[in-house]
Amino acid sequence: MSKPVTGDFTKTAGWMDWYTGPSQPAFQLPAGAVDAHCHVFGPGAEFPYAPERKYTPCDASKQQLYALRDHLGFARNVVVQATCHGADNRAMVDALVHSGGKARGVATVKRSVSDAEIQAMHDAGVRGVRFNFVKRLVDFTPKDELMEIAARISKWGWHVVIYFEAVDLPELWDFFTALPTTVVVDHMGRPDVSKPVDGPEFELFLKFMRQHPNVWSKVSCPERLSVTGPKALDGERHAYVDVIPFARRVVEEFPDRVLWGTDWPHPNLKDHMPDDGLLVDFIPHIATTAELQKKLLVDNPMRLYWPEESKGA
Ligand SMILES: O=C(O)/C=C(\CC(=O)C(=O)O)C(=O)O
Repeated sequence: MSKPVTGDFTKTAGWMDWYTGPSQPAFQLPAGAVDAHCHVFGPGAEFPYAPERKYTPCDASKQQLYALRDHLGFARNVVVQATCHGADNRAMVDALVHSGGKARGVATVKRSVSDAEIQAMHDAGVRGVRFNFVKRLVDFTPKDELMEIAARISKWGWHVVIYFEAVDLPELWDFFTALPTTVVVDHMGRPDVSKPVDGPEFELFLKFMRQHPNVWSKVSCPERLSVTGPKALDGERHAYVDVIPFARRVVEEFPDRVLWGTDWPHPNLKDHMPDDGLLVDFIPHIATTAELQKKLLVDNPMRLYWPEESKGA
């Protein structure tokens, strides 16, 4: 892959660029696998970063994303609007439009978005909006505004992606459970994996999924959640062992409501940048049979993002 470029903007101090030269995964992805959580950044010279952003990344272009897709063996991508672009979805939409139908997207919108703008994004391949509650990433948006957006986008059959920290789930519960759409949780609601997998905090998350069949989860980002490692670097094919029991629990209890993604280009990692090939090798540790792997990587994302192609899977 080509090297990351900084472009016109000055990166946040300590910013870690994505890993160049990812290894070939040992795990062979099933045919038609979807990387259901990844981002593009800029390039800033073409698609400037938002004035209200909380971080300034290196550029990560659509060409680089699609080169990674091909290298790892994925067939498709779901490109999620990154907060460094605010509610300006042009970079994400441009990536969809130039994917040859192999990418769908999740946008960030404000209350002021028009029906014509929603329709144009739909035509480009957007199928959801993201509500971010991680305080270091975004300023607070009132819940009545978000609920109004959810009601509007539901008319296009879109879903809502939510990103929050585990400690905030009790406070957000009533809002989340009132959402009228399919709801997809990013990274299992960011559990503290140093706590027990059968402890009250993760049990609340499982209860959230159990009681609400419209709630799905991405079992992604072990590199963000892990405390013990080992890191997916230097050929390590058994990385992030402390995250495995959490992700495996979700995959096994809710096999038809889980998604997986690389999270490339891995915004805001502070400790290390994973080798994305080794990250793919994490998958068989959490989805341990061919049947679970196919649901996680093919059937579920196809049902949510390409329902017109999904044969009742
Ligand atoms: O990429 C992710 O999923 C996680 C992020 C970044 C993010 O959400 C964003 O910029 O939109 C994080 O924890 O910093």
